[in-house]
Amino acid sequence: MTLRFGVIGTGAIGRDHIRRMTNTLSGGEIVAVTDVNQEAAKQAVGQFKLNAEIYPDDQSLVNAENVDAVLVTSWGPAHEQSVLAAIKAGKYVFCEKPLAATAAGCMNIVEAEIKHGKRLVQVGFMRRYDSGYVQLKEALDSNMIGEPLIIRCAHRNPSCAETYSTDMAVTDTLIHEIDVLHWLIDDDYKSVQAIFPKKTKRALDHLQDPQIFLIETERGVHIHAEVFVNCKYGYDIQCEIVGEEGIIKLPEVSSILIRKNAQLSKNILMDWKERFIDAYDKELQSFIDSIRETGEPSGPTAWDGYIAAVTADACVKAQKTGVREPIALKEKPDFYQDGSESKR
Ligand SMILES: NC(=O)C1=CN([C@@H]2O[C@H](COP(=O)(O)OP(=O)(O)OC[C@H]3O[C@@H](n4cnc5c(N)ncnc54)[C@H](O)[C@@H]3O)[C@@H](O)[C@H]2O)C=CC1
Ligand SMILES: O=C1[C@@H](O)[C@H](O)[C@@H](O)[C@H](O)[C@H]1O
Repeated sequence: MTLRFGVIGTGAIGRDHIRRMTNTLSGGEIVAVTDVNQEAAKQAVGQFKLNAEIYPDDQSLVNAENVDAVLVTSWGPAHEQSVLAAIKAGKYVFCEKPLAATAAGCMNIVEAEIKHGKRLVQVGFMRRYDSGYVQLKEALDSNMIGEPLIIRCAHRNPSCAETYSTDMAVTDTLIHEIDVLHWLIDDDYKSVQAIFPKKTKRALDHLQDPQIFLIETERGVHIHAEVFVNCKYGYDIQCEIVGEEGIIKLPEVSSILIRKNAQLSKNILMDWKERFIDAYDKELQSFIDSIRETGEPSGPTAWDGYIAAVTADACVKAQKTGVREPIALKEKPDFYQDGSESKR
């Protein structure tokens, strides 16, 4: 059975997912698209020569009879409405981060999914499918370095849009570390403090860049997470975990060694799309395969989306107060106990 997808939002990542669904993955096809900018939807259909209907809005697309699953790749604040509509219609839904713009919105989705009685939702936290992070997870799960104690990580972009604001360093960027780190060490976050170091001359007046987040987990692991979105030199993701018996580090992206002009060098990527291209392929292929094989998605859950939203709220509050802020999650419902962030 081919899974027939409707896409809500045909911007940058919407088109990237349409491309991989059409040219790279198997078992899925795009049969419907919509965008508030209808011209963008038409362009996407033309660009990828899709045999797909263009719908005027998310509701009509979700309710189309030939749509089995929905890809939500619109702006963050629009996600909740589309995901809730998909659940109401009993359709599978792959939603790019954030699951919803607020923790309350994520909880609405969690409650709707529980009421439906079966998992329908997967959140686009693709780093869990990146081979480097998977290797870190395997090392931790096999107790290779003993108990994790300290994590140092960095999320660096060469530059950002003028509209990128200080809180987006959390909601748009750090959100990936927030998701992947608690999954890696199988721990819950307890508190966070935000620190603003000297600002780069490349950041516009309204933006604090870089930023540092000091996060503590329930088991006492200390995380030092840097977000630097005008670092100029490249798109660079770093993660090092210090354990009782040793240290593990995310591998560098594979690149040829260049000997030239008396220098030995390697290239650094400039674009997130290339850095995580395999992870995006794997997360969507896994979404398709698990639904076809088991009738439910197996990747990051709506509860993971809720954890990320609560943690992001605390990080944004910490940016404003300058003091350590608590991160308080509700109790995890039984429905999600066997979810993708299962215990080590
Ligand atoms: N997992 C990842 O690494 C990434 C995730 N994202 C997430 O994907 C989402 C989209 O990001 P981009 O593609 O970069 O943004 P974008 O601005 O390029 O595209 C968003 C598109 O959604 C459309 N749109 C907005 N509201 C809509 C609505 N209510 N109904 C239908 N269409 C609507 C816009 O017209 C636009 O074409 C964001 O939530 C972003 O955080 C984006 C980049 C990478
Ligand atoms: O999700 C993403 C973007 O929205 C965000 O702006 C980038 O900082 C991230 O690295 C990318 O993965």
